[in-house]
Amino acid sequence: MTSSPFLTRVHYYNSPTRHSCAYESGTFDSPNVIVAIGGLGDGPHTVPYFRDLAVRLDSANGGPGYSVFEFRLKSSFIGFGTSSLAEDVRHISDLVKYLRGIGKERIVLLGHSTGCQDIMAYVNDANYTKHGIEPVEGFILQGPVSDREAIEAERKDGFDQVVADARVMVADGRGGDCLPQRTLPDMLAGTPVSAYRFLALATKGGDDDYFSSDLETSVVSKIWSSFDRPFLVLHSAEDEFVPSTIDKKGLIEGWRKENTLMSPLSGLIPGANHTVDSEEARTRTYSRRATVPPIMLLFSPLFLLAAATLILAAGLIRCLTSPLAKIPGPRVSLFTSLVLKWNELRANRRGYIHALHVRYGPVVRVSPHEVSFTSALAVKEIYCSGGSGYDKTEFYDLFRVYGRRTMFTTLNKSDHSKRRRIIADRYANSNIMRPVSMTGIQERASKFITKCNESVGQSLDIFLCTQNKDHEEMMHQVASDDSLQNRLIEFYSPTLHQVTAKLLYSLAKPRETPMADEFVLKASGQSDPADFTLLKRMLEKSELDPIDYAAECLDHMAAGIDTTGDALCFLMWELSRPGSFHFQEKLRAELRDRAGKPLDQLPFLEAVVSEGLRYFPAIPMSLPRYVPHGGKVIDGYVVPGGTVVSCQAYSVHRLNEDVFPDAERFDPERWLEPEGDAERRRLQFAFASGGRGCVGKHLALAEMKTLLAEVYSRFSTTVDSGTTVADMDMSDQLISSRPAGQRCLLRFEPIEGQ
Ligand code: HEM
Repeated sequence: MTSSPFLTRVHYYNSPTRHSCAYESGTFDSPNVIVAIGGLGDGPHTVPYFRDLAVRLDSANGGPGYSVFEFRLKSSFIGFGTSSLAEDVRHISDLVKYLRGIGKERIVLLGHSTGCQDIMAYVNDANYTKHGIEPVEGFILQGPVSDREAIEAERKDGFDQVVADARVMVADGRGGDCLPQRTLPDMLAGTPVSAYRFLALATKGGDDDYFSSDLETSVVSKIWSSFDRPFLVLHSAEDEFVPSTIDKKGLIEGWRKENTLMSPLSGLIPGANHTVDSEEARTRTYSRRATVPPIMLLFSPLFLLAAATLILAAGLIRCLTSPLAKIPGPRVSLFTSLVLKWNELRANRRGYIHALHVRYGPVVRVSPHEVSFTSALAVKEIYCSGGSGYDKTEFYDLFRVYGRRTMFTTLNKSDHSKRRRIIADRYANSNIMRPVSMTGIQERASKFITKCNESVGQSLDIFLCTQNKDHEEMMHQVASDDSLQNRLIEFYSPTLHQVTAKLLYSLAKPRETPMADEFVLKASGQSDPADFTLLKRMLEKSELDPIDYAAECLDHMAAGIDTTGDALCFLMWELSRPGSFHFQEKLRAELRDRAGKPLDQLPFLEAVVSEGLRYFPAIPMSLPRYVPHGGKVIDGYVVPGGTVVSCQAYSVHRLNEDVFPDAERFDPERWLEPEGDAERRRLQFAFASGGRGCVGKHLALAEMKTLLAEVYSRFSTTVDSGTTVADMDMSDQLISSRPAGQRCLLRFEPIEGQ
């Protein structure tokens, strides 16, 4: 089969390896992908079983529906001698980024031979953070052979001298120069090999030395504990590159002890050589790993019972001994996340978590892998440590636009900071305060005032209210979409989502914003946009493609509409209630007495906005982050690496009574008290905190203050009887909340003399 012709689809993508591209075989349109990485001397299509795997995984052949990608790295073929693992990692990550961009969802890296070393470097902590490596869903290591031990097995005379020479060359800054061919071990001969790569491959502690049998326990522990995703390790039982004195099975067992994420199917492939050439060995491996348990066993009730009991017992033990067992929370959250998910589907995640905090205190376990916090200490640790806090979780994949990651949806720090450095300038306070921006804000506020004037004697729905009919429809699509359940099911269970897609479509539609898409795609296609725009800045400072520009713009449009609009809507509703009339009066008096003063010199207006954002934060829900490898102590609790942790503004603002006394009362006056000012500001979490906090904060504040000043210097407002308190309950979306009734009817009464 391996010599017969086969179909492959060629993908050109932005690779640092010149003229490189990736080749896809198998189920082309599947969201599931295996990226296959060969060993020393390999390149695309040199490892025959990769192709075989693609055929077996193809849904057309009854497989689970994966495609297999092979590609050329700089280290492919004879390039390995002058390349490095670090370089490979960056190239693999570039391919993974490309695959994410074309909508691939589940990406597994499969390393064969030194491809396994590439994987080890990929999961290595330092590389993730330093180079902004794109995470994947899992790893398979086949033939994790120690190059050092293979080289030592055929050790030639003069080996120590080559090592010594290579060390001198590296120390002299000539690590990139190649060693004389005649000095190289047979395994490497025929390939130019630099001094640096030689040491990496052939010496203890070299970059590639991950799998040797003589590594110290602490080194082994460090290496294998760095996996934070599931991984499978398969050694070939008859691997010709592993000296016969080495106990391959024992090695795998030792590695398994270091990380519970290693698949239980890890082990030896019976009868297999290094490249698994035997058809029989492949079939056995494939059927064990992809279709276990054997079909006959499935029919045995005894087997089923035993398996279910074992799984249940193992699960129970794991939950009960989990470090999160010590964290307060409902017992059920130790075993399952179903209660949390059920509340999410009912648009009540925030409400559910808040109730847990009220009951259990500032630290609560909300699911077996997730903890929520409310203290200032936790906010600082999770969102500000190291500048921008911990990395975001895959939850943010739900917000990807056109399959692309925007500044908001980048997960790791380095990708994020690159994008943020370009974009932040547009939203700096000095830019927002420039006449060109303020005039735009003022114009939109004036249009709103026209609407208020037109509504006098009737009610006006301020939940969605713009001057332009087309804009109104477009904004409506963005702000009122009902895709919550559809998107949650797609996130938690892509298979269920696929199977029930048609049914779901009629019950809970996917997010569809065709008017906004058209608007943004058209606008972002401009070659010479206005100077002050985000698009202009991106065109000047980045080399993204037009879809990325469009995705970033649409993201900002949605961020601006959903948030500032909802915050104003809730705040004006609260000010219009009888219990808040005196705040309206006080605000009006300040606007009258200090007419003509800049808006940032109006303390009561400032206090009203701050209290509005405290009481009704437009993004009141959890902002999930991963605890970094090695774990952290947060608010006095030890939390293991990989745990999802978060704070939700709603609870942070209402459960710190020492800073916000009588927190359930709407009271702008609290912000005028000089005492406790610093503590209040520290706990103001409406715009989040740290380097990933809201980039549009100054714009949002300018818009809110301008609109409130325009409205309350001209009108008094009351709630129309058509809007009830229940209409204004918070209905939780993914991270934002909106009025449950999706409307807010107010009545505008002109002030005498206006
Ligand atoms: C009252 C209004 C607003 C509130 C309460 C708000 C709140 C927030 C919060 C809490 C975050 C952090 C989200 C997270 O970590 O998951 C955020 C991020 C962001 N916001 Fe806002 N926002 C508002 C207005 C705006 C406006 C007007 C824009 C721009 C037009 C904007 C653009 C963004 C962007 C691009 C991010 C991502 C920042 C990053 O990841 O570096 N926001 N916002």
